[in-house]
Amino acid sequence: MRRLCILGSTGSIGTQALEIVRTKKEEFKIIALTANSNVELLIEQAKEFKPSYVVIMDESKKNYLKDKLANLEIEVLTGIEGLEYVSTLKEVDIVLTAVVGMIGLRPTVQAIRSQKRIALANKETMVVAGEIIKKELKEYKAEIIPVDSEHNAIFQALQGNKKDEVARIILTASGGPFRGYKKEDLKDVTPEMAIKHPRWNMGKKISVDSATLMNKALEVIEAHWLFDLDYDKIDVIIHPQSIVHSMVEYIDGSIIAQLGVTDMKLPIKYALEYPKRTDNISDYLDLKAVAKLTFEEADTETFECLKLGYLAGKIGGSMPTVLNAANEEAVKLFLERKISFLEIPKLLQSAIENHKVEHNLTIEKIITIEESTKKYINELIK
Ligand SMILES: NC(=O)C1=CN([C@@H]2O[C@H](COP(=O)(O)OP(=O)(O)OC[C@H]3O[C@@H](n4cnc5c(N)ncnc54)[C@H](OP(=O)(O)O)[C@@H]3O)[C@@H](O)[C@H]2O)C=CC1
Ligand SMILES: CC(=O)[C@@H](O)[C@H](O)COP(=O)(O)O
Ligand SMILES: [Mn+2]
Repeated sequence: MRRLCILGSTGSIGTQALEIVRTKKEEFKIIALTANSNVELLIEQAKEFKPSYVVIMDESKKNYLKDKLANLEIEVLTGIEGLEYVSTLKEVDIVLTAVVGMIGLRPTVQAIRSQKRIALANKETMVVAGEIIKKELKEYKAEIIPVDSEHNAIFQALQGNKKDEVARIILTASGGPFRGYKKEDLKDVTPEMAIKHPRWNMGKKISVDSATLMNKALEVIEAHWLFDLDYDKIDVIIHPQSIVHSMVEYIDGSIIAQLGVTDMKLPIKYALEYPKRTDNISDYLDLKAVAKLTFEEADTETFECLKLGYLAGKIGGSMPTVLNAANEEAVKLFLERKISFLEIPKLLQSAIENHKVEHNLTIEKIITIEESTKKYINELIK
């Protein structure tokens, strides 16, 4: 029996993880569930899965949540301290980090220090604090199994092979809803258009990131830290079908890829069950129906975020934190219709240019840089 804490159980990844648990009751037990403000769904999940703890970030909903769960033995917590607390519980084996944004940083670090397995969906944490996370993993002998579909694919393609025989990894990108568009076509695109991903059904923030190619930029930095590879060994290729989830090229010229249907339950389940494989609960891939797998170069002149990702990653230190924080704020402003789609890369570029890189980061320093970057972005749009 594997005992789970799901950070962000009400989101796209969180609800899919619970679908897995629902069909594999003999294999998993839910210990803790968390949400930001979707209290109704959290109540429903708590009634079904009977965790020992629930966390609602929004303090104002605590009493309502407590009332609704009064006849169940469930402790109700709030805030970032609540997230940290449930990530360290001795009765938890695996923490699935499925919150969106760098709010996942502190609970992830706490989970590592408590030697949990981290099933990592929350890529922003790896982007802003990759170096610290790597050190902590080593010191506390904890492990990360990637959930992000590309990194999960690479993790699988690395199994049984030697790391020093890897020539490069190739991250696939769908190209998002605006693949083929030029800058002129992007001038008036709306949030509704941007969140309509052609292949995956995901939360709003990551969907906008896919549309700008910032998702791939974050994934390049995530891969750098997860697989300990220089940026010149991390390539991106556009693959509109999203069937090849990513590839590893070895020094002998062999490429090992992982393929599958576009269903996040596959990588989530793999990360929760690793190293075991159990029966599929999704569709099987019908290659005859897919018929064609195509690949093309990414258009980084139009979608500049991808270039900014490599730039920030190579500069290192605090620069990926700045890029990520600026992006979180810019995406929020775009979804609120306060800026246009094309302003997103401009704001990120400006945040990078304005920042003096710092090294020897701490968690506190990263959070301070996040706050000052978000403030800077808001001053720019005044
Ligand atoms: N969706 C996908 O297919 C994939 C997602 N990922 C990554 O997984 C993570 C989650 O993505 P996704 O599931 O799409 O996101 P969603 O927006 O669907 O869900 C986010 C979850 O986090 C909670 N949350 C949001 N903000 C906060 C906050 N400030 N404090 C605490 N909890 C918060 C939400 O609660 P509430 O519901 O109450 O708002 C919800 O439970 C992201 O980092 C994303 O990049 C990676 C690969 C694929
Ligand atoms: C499912 C997943 O892992 C997402 O990160 C997905 O890859 C996004 O699609 P893009 O390839 O369009 O960024
Ligand atoms: Mn991905």
